[in-house]
Amino acid sequence: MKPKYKRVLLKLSGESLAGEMKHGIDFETVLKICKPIKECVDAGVEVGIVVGGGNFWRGRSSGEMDRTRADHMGMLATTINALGVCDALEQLGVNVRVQTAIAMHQIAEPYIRNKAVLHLQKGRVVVFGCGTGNPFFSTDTAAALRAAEIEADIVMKATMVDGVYDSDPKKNPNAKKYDTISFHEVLNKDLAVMDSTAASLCKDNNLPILVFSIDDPENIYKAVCGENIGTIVTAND
Ligand SMILES: Nc1ncnc2c1ncn2[C@@H]1O[C@H](COP(=O)(O)OP(=O)(O)OP(=O)(O)O)[C@@H](O)[C@H]1O
Ligand SMILES: O=c1ccn([C@@H]2O[C@H](COP(=O)(O)O)[C@@H](O)[C@H]2O)c(=O)[nH]1
Repeated sequence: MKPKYKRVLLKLSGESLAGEMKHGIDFETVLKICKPIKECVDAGVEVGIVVGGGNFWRGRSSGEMDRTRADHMGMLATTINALGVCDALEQLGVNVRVQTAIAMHQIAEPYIRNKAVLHLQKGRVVVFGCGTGNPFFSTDTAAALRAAEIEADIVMKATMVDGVYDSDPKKNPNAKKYDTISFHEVLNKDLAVMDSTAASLCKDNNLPILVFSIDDPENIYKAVCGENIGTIVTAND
């Protein structure tokens, strides 16, 4: 199988890093997820990664807390995950840089777009931590934003569900899966597989999103090769 895309932005669900534990990081699982990422790099694909934080903390589920502070905690959670993914990739022999949207110089590089692009061109994976660096956003939006900035060909959302459904498949066992769908329809039908800010950003910048399951990590390589998995969301109505 040959890669279809030259440069991709992979959004990894935070939850996927927890494996069976459902919380925190299961490093064996992270290694399994990173193996196909190495295959992509070895095949010449430039890979940027945004990692979620749902395995540790989600600002919007923080109840009584001040939302901005809760979101700061969420962004720190994404950075823990970014470091975990970085470590696993390095153990597999991949060159990696972590860049964070909120400066933490002792731990990672600050996010600098041109530097990120240079890393990618040199065959290094760039893992973007801290989401967008702003509260009230999500890592899906960060993925859309970074993808637009680095001029990625596609956002690949590797998540806990195998595509976009006409209603939440966790709540409705009769939900039907789409093979393709437009951002317009995702937004109009309020399909919560990604937040509306992320969907709008991708729509306005003509950036497709492929939503697929991370249950089988090999899906990452299949997705990069343009295999028919998951749901592709495009700007075309
Ligand atoms: N119409 C829909 N189609 C598919 N999934 C949906 C839909 N509506 C809601 N969902 C839910 O969206 C979830 C995936 O999006 P979510 O943003 O929660 O995950 P993520 O971004 O991958 O995770 P994390 O926050 O850990 O990074 C699925 O678990 C699914 O239950
Ligand atoms: O740009 C961003 C990205 C994320 N956050 C906070 O982090 C958590 C975890 O991200 P998920 O996308 O939910 O996995 C999120 O709930 C926010 O609290 C943020 O504030 N800004």
